[in-house]
Amino acid sequence: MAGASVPATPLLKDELDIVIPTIRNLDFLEMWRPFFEPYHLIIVQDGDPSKTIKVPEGFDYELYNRNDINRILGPKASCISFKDSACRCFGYMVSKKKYIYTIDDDCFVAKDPSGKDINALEQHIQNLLCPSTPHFFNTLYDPYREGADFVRGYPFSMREGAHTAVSHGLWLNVPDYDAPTQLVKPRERNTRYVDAVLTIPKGTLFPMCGMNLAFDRELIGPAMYFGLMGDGQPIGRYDDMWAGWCTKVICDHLGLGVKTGLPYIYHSKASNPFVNLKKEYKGIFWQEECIPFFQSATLPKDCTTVQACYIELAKQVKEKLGKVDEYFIKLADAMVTWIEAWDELNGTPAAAAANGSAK
Ligand SMILES: O=c1ccn([C@@H]2O[C@H](COP(=O)(O)OP(=O)(O)O[C@H]3O[C@@H](CO)[C@H](O)[C@H]3O)[C@@H](O)[C@H]2O)c(=O)[nH]1
Ligand SMILES: [Mn+2]
Repeated sequence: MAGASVPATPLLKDELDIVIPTIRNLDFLEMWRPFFEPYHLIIVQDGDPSKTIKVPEGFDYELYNRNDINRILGPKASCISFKDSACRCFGYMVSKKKYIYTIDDDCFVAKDPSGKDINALEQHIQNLLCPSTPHFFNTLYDPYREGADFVRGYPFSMREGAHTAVSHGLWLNVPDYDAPTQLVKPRERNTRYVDAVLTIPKGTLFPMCGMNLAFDRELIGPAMYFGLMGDGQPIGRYDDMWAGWCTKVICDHLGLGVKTGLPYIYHSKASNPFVNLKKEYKGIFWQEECIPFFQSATLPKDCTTVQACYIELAKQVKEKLGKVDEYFIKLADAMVTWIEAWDELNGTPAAAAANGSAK
């Protein structure tokens, strides 16, 4: 493909929102301007709401701070984390677009091996608009990519593939390591550019990082709850992981695809490993219980919507993980609150009917 260029009419310009959680500043947008300026931004300002976050000139955006979240959600705001990047999921809820791209404010434009700037958003859009192959692995990776195809032995009956719900991008420079690994390898940097997009096979979980992530909000949005993290919670930095495990179980159940690989961004900032260890500490033990739970989770056939799947999953979290720690009982309740808030804001018919306002 010729070098990444800014497409004449940016793909999905009016169908995609860019969600950015920030507790710092948005100077990084200058580097993304050629790729991001045509799109609408949803900025979720974490931390002190009295602080003014300056948005660089020329961007079309809406900004929400904690006061806005409390005003809009009322008591249901309790499900949105404070002082953790998990707050970004509020942006998914208030968006009205079909697609979401979320990126951290310390992620910059990376260069591909030829030295060209990578338009990460364009690659994510391509990933989302092309089918996935979760039901049969293609050994030449993405068969829908220019210059590739399905290999011999790939069943023709399966070549239509599945709708892609999630596109999980990666990072050059500072990799998304957990605190113990960061402590042991403080200077390790990822310099390996792997030119591949893979579909994560059905039945396989993965560690979803929220730093460089895109998804089809209409297909899987309600499952992208980033949990109860940060202030007042016993755990942090498992926001995206929790969302990824719930999302993958629901995608597998609904026959949707999840891709990982290209595009890369350049992650510039390593957060403090000692602070991270405190946030992650309980998660390091709890994930040994959570993974078998998600691996064995099954959803009834009559769960045909993301909301129904998610409510069922919340029930199972309460029943099975509530025994591990009471945090999971709180989390299961917050998962239900999230769906109620999502349906209230997005006028999902069930909510409309519930309020007697169905026409
Ligand atoms: O209290 C907070 C802390 C941070 N943010 C915003 O969230 C993202 C990520 O912050 P940061 O770059 O400091 O975090 P990392 O350790 O590099 O990455 C973790 O964050 C998640 C991925 O997004 C995941 O847990 C880890 O990969 C920045 O935009 C901060 O401004 C916040 O809103 N509130
Ligand atoms: Mn970071």
